[in-house]
Amino acid sequence: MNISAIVRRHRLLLAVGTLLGLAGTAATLLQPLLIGDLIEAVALDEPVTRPIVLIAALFAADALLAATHFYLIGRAGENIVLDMRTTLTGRLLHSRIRAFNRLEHGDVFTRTVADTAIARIALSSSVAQMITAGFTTVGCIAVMAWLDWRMLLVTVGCLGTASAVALALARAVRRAAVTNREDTSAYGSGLLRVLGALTTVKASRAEAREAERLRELADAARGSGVRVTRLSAMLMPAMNVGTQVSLAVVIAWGMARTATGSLSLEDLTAFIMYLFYLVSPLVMLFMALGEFQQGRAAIDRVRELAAVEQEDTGGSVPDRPAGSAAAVEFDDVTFGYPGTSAPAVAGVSFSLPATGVTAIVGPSGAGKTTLFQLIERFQDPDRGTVRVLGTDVAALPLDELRARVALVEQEAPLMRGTVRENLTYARPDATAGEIREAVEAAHFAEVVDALPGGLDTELGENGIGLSGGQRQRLAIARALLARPDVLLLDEATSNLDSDSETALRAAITTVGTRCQVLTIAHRISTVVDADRILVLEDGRLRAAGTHAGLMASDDTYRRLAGQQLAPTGAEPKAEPRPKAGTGATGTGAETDAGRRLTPAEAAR
Ligand SMILES: Nc1ncnc2c1ncn2[C@@H]1O[C@H](COP(=O)(O)OP(=O)(O)OP(=O)(O)O)[C@@H](O)[C@H]1O
Repeated sequence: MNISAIVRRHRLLLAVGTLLGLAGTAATLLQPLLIGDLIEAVALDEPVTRPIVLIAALFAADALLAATHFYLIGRAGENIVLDMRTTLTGRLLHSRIRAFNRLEHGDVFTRTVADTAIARIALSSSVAQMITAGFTTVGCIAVMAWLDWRMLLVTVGCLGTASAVALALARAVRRAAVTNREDTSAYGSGLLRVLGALTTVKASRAEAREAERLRELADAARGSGVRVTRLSAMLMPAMNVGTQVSLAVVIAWGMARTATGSLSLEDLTAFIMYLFYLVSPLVMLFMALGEFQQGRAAIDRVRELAAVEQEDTGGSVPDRPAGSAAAVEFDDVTFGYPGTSAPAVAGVSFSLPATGVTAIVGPSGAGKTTLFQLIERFQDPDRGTVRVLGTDVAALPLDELRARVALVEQEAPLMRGTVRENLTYARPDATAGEIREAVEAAHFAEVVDALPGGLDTELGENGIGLSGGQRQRLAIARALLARPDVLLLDEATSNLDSDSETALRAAITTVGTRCQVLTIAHRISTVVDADRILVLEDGRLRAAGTHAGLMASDDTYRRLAGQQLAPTGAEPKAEPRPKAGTGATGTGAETDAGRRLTPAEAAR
């Protein structure tokens, strides 16, 4: 992210705000001189109306300029933070899945929300403050030198020492503040981790353990926060001591000189007023410097997050290929996750027609999900080509690819909102007729009709209020509304009740007449019904065919089919790993791990 380009975009507001601040400072600097004139006029018994009117006008101008300066700089800061957050969210939403998955969500949240706010202060008010406070400091020193350079030397000596101490403190504040940001971020990440798995935490009776871990993280943040406060608390007194010492010296020495007549009373009064004026901009200068340093650390963190690897959205929209093109085609595809030795998918080739149901089966870790990742281009193959409707997915713009390929995940995440809002998420403009048609095709209509508010029923976070099977059918209906050419379905592994299972099976069959349904099958019913079955093992396509054909020819398939048909009432094992020793030559339909296929199933 180009932060300086963002700041440049708002340079007009920043420049006008800073100029007004400088004008306000000039008005402040003139006040003691005019008050000196007033004292002189009173002493000489001259008319005082002019100096009083001038002083009043200067006060009013000062107030107006300060308020406008504050407003304009604040507004520029908000504009800058908006630009930073918009750029960041855009980059996060377009990040590559594999890069995003490496990020800690709590940290992403802290960088996007809190660090951008700190960067805003550094880029707007701190810079403006440094300019105006620097100007005031230089202005004060110039006028004081003009009034009495010897007393200025005393003042600079005392305040200079105090400033050196304050500068060292400001540096220490910055270091402590950076640690505090990291500690706060760690607490945020810890909290999100626990809240994201609250059910598991409760089921594992880990509440007390997690509470203690979070308390430790919060305590670390408290510790570094207290350190920031302790150091900041010493900043002001350090300057105060410097001011008090220089004030005492200036008053004592100044009064002695007024008595001898070598210094006028009005010059001494003006000098003392400038001395007071000098302290607050000096403190402001150090504070602004500290904030700017903190902001720089925050900007670095924001920049780091913005550098997250982006999806390559390139490619040109090709003409829709002729209907004869395969819906999905893998041509000798090999892919391995970075940092792993064995490829997750190795030399896989297959071709699927425009319609029908294809089931992918295989033991856990066989590479089933990876096939989906390659089709959706969440990952790019190391070798070989993946084609959708005849076009290499690498050449398709991502938007076009994902319009053609719909994905229904195993957990089928739903958003808080109504059933209708969830259904039309990918097609907000869908008509009532289209919604009804999709709902019926997904065999979800009877569920909607039974809901108290129908399509307008509110669902909780993650679609609470619907069963796992109902959630998946809703997600299928949602995918259908986008009229995909390919539907990728990661079947729910949860133990669906028989009604839900029958409905899901019917939905898959219906959808298979409209497009190609590629389903990671966790239940034998889908496999039995599928037009074709791909058997994966260790990333390789081991066999392909129909249920009956594979039952006759493939040992692994026979073993998987046998294991997946658990005895009635038992939890079906969704993705069993082959047992040591049984390997590819398992005992198949006769396995003792599950019941035998029914004759009807086996015959299909
Ligand atoms: N993000 C990842 N980083 C590294 N390795 C991964 C990653 N995701 C999967 N793998 C590895 O790739 C291989 C294939 O995984 P994949 O998830 O495709 O298998 P699967 O057949 O879908 O398994 P399951 O049915 O258990 O979900 C496995 O060995 C797995 O450990």
